[in-house]
Amino acid sequence: MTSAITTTALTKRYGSHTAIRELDMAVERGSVFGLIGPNGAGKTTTLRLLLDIIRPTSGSMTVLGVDPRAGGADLRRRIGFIPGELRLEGRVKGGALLRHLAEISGPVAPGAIEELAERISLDLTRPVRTLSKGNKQKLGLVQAFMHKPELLVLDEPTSGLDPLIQREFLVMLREAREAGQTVLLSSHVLSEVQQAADDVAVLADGKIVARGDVASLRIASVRRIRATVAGADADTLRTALAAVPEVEDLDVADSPGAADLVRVSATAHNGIDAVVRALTLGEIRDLTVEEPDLEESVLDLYARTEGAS
Ligand SMILES: Nc1ncnc2c1ncn2[C@@H]1O[C@H](COP(=O)(O)OP(=O)(O)OP(=O)(O)O)[C@@H](O)[C@H]1O
Repeated sequence: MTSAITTTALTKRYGSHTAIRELDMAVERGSVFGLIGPNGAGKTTTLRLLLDIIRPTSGSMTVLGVDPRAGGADLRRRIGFIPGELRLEGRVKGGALLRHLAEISGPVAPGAIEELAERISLDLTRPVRTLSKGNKQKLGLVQAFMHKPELLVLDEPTSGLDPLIQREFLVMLREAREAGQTVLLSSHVLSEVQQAADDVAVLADGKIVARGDVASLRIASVRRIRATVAGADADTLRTALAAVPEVEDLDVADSPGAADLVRVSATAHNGIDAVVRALTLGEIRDLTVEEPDLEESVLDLYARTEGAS
């Protein structure tokens, strides 16, 4: 497999602050690569380095086989980019802006802009300055995808988009991969990366703290579980749950409203399977497994990685 992106000991300092330190990363061609991490981890800095918007303090990188510093307009034409913060002002209408960008970014198939706009419900006839944050983001999506670039570099692409459009975006990512395009997707939304990415790197404090495929990383292993259980008493359930390894914040109590029901809440640090099994001592009437908090998951992972090394 050849790489669409490689970085070697890539480092970026802002004064005395190191935003990215000694980053080694490889993104395979034709894959969707998720870069995930809490706010300030260094995701945007990494993407801006790859696009030659900012320059590294040290280290090297290749993007589609060339050094981004030397790639110039030719390289940029092969990339579709959504910046984290999209600033769109002016009276120009969305459609006109996209057609103008299409002339710069190079060949866009006839009708491609309109087709993409329709898929994500973007009105091309409105002046861009009147568009809401979400609609500006849609414009960003269309301009990144419209010329079917070899590489898509997407910084928090779904911020401000409603769930229906987010779903359509995931379909667009799948289609891009099927067409052989490479996607680098930065996000702090764990579920989005889980659904879309083949490989993931977890960034924290400018360093990759874990990498691999989503399942093997177990970045989703911290889950908050709430359940209502019938037909089992609170003491029995509490004992069974307390025996499950790596369960914390356990709270088991009779439901105030209904004599037969027990309410359970717990944080599982090692997957939910054992917790759910313990709950089946009774009849599970209600079960909520919350999206893991990324910050917490990354810290958890950090602790495990540090502990292992
Ligand atoms: N121009 C700059 N000058 C000084 N510090 C900066 C600059 N840009 C970024 N930083 C710092 O570098 C670190 C990494 O920032 P970066 O924007 O890359 O993080 P991020 O992972 O994209 O976070 P977010 O999800 O909040 O966008 C942060 O501590 C940030 O404050």
